[in-house]
Amino acid sequence: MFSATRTAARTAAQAANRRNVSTIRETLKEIIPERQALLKQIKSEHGSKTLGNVTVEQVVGGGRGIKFMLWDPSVLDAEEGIRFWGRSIPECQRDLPTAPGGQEILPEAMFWYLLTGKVPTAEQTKQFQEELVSRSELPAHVEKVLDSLPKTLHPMTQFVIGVAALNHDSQFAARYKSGMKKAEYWEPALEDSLDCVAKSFTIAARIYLHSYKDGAANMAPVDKSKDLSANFATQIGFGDSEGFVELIRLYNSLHTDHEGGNVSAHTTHLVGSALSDPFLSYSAALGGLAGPLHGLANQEVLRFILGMQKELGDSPSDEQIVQYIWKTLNSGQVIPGYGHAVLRKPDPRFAALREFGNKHPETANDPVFRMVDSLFKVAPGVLTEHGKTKNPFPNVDAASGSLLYHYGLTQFPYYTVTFGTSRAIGALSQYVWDRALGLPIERPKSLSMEAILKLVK
Ligand SMILES: CC(=O)SCCNC(=O)CCNC(=O)[C@H](O)C(C)(C)COP(=O)(O)OP(=O)(O)OC[C@H]1O[C@@H](n2cnc3c(N)ncnc32)[C@H](O)[C@@H]1OP(=O)(O)O
Ligand SMILES: O=C([O-])CC(=O)C(=O)O
Repeated sequence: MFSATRTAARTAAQAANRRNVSTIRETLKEIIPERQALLKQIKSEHGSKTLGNVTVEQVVGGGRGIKFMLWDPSVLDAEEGIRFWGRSIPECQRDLPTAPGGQEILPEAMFWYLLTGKVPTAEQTKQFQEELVSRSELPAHVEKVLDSLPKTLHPMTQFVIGVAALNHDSQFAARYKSGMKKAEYWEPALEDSLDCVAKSFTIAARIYLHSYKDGAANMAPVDKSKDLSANFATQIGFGDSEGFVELIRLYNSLHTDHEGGNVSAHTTHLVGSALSDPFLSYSAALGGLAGPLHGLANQEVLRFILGMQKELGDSPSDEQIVQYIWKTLNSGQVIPGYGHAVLRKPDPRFAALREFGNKHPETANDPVFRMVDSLFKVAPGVLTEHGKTKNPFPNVDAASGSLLYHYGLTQFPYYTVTFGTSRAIGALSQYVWDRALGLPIERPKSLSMEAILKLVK
């Protein structure tokens, strides 16, 4: 299976060459020396300059605000939100290719863009999509492992296991073992990263069928003429819904990257710095994404909204929602989908998903989606009055689940898996650059309380 996947990928790349379209490898090969030179210049000209002091509060407060990591594909501004290689979300929506006849960014185009910093042409997007789809079949041992897991095992745990098991065929690990030179690291890192992203979509589909349907034995084969999102939608049984396919494209483009400090991206970077291959690095990241303060919040949002709907009905008044929020806060729980470690304004990813919901007539009037909107109207005021959170506004998780729910993907413990297919795209783009730039093993200094006291006295 492994060599079949490689052959298919090679065939797709050869077809691209015949069409005279530069492949992702050729494009990166051109860009990497420029970026290596820029890093060398930054180190030699500015290496001894400081980027800020570190306070004791930051050390015991989750490293908030410490400028600590090199991360190129995206940078987060607390007020404005995320920019991908300098482009805001609306600018990406304006500039990046969509599927033929579609309106939403293709995740494949976003992947190319995050890897290279350059907007792919429609032809480059098409051949990159073909290459990724040709890599999306799973090795037999991974199918076997996934199908043998208890159906009741949380979908994210299944995802961690499935992605880790891909490491069996890692080109990076095999080449490292046979003495690969450091300058070559990025090439198998890219190969594995492309495989990891493509196969993550298939693992995700398989987990859905295993956990919620009759199993994956009759899973639809990959259609090489379609994109990853359309294939995923078909495999889980929603391929006929144009709205759902477009939502999956948007969802997978928006959740890709949120600079380097978030738990899942940072984990990929940290584990990768030990030269663990992309599969092991991203599998570790999925464990972090599965935490309720991070990616799992989108499952928690749906649980919260449905609980509210059950208690208050489909059209509660603002006052009823306010009381419901206070009840939650007073019982010591967080309002899922609200607050953020860095952002201090509503998340532009939330805005993009809300816009999607409002522009499609079928979702615009959905009671669960309307509930998300009603919550958005009053929750920031209540959280401000509550006075604890530094950011009373919604994050991306506040809206995403309600849209999946509308289209019939109602098994909300599964929602973080769709987040995970997307985050692989961003986190592994930087993984490739980490190897291309030859970044060292990550090893910041830790301090005991006694050591802190000694330093501050
Ligand atoms: C894709 C993503 O990962 S986006 C984030 C998804 N997570 C969620 O939506 C879960 C709900 N939100 C939260 O728990 C937090 O806002 C986090 C984890 C996102 C950020 O945490 P922090 O940076 O520590 O937030 P902040 O500094 O504002 O926290 C201060 C206090 O406000 C509380 N707080 C923060 N957000 C909320 C919230 N949504 N509801 C209630 N209380 C909150 C914190 O728990 C903390 O209380 P404590 O002092 O008793 O520990
Ligand atoms: O940036 C963060 O800490 C959390 C977040 O929104 C993400 O990872 O998408």
